[in-house]
Amino acid sequence: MNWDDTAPSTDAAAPAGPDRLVGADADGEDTAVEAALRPKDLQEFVGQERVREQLDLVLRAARARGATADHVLLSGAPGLGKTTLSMIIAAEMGAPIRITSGPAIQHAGDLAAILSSLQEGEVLFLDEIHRMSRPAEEMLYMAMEDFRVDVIVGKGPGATAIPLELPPFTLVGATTRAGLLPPPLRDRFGFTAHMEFYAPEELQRVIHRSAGLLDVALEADGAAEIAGRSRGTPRIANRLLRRVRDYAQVKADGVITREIASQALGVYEVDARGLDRLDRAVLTALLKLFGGGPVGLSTLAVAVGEERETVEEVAEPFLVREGLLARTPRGRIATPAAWAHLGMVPPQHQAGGNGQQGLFGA
Ligand SMILES: Nc1ncnc2c1ncn2[C@@H]1O[C@H](COP(=O)(O)OP(=O)(O)OP(=O)(O)O)[C@@H](O)[C@H]1O
Repeated sequence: MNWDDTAPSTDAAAPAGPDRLVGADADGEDTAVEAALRPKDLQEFVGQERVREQLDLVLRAARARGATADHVLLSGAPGLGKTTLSMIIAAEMGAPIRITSGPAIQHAGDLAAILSSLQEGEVLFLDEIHRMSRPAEEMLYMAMEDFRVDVIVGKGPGATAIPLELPPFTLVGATTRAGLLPPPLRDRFGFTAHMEFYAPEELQRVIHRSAGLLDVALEADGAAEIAGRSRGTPRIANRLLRRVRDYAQVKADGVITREIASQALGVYEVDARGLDRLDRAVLTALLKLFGGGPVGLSTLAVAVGEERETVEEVAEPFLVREGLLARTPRGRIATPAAWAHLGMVPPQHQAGGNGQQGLFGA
């Protein structure tokens, strides 16, 4: 059985949804603080060992040849460090960086204007590259390969293509959905890196580093507590750290211990595994009202009083990733881990009755 056949491709595809402390997209406060927390070079960048090692080789080799680095494609969920890494690439190459995004480039002319104003060796960071318009994408093919674009002047039969030479540049494309990129675009990147979710130990290092920069007193156990609730994502880890810091200042002596972190995140309704109120509402309805499923998505959404899309795209991806919920052709079902997480015991007859025994064992 394909358990995930009704799934959208990644969490990353999710709409922003309700404002959530554990949402992976940047909010206003993140945007303001993140600049100060970004690692400045590959040494400071925590985790992603394989990506770092490979990228280090690519950049060193280019530097040794005195050449511009190959184009780089970074894929992975929001908040894992793609923007940070693009800035590091520019810094390591001693090059300036220009930042834009796919949705901002609707016409080929928009892209031509950016490309033609690049300096030699400049890094162009193109976030959400999968959301660029088709004509712009086609212009990018030639720009990446030949450092040249054809600017079309006029319309209809009288239109002429004026070739425009570009200085060599490095394109760093970022996408949450590498599978959506057309192969001709993907093939034009010399180096492709997939960023994984971070292990709790790595997040602890991110949190310690950020605490140092923010001048927050943090005990090792406190960092571990925050890391365990950060859903594998540095952006969320940094955000939870800031909320726990507030609590520690107001309710205690400012020092973040395990107990303080746990109390603070309890106030914000982020549980020990990083689930928030919405996630738990979905799981609770699935277990209490539908005996663990299977239940259709629309029914589940009505039961929690949310839109179908909110349940499917905001809550479910993390629950699936955590192995708490499975999507099957017959509907959503809770896994044994979901019962355990909410401290409930599955009703005996459900195990055979809804097929969970066959799927999950006794
Ligand atoms: N490996 C890391 N080490 C330390 N901090 C990190 C790391 N990765 C990300 N961060 C921090 O997490 C925050 C989010 O990172 P960043 O903006 O680079 O993510 P992103 O993948 O580009 O997200 P989006 O796709 O939403 O733009 C930043 O504050 C950054 O400093």
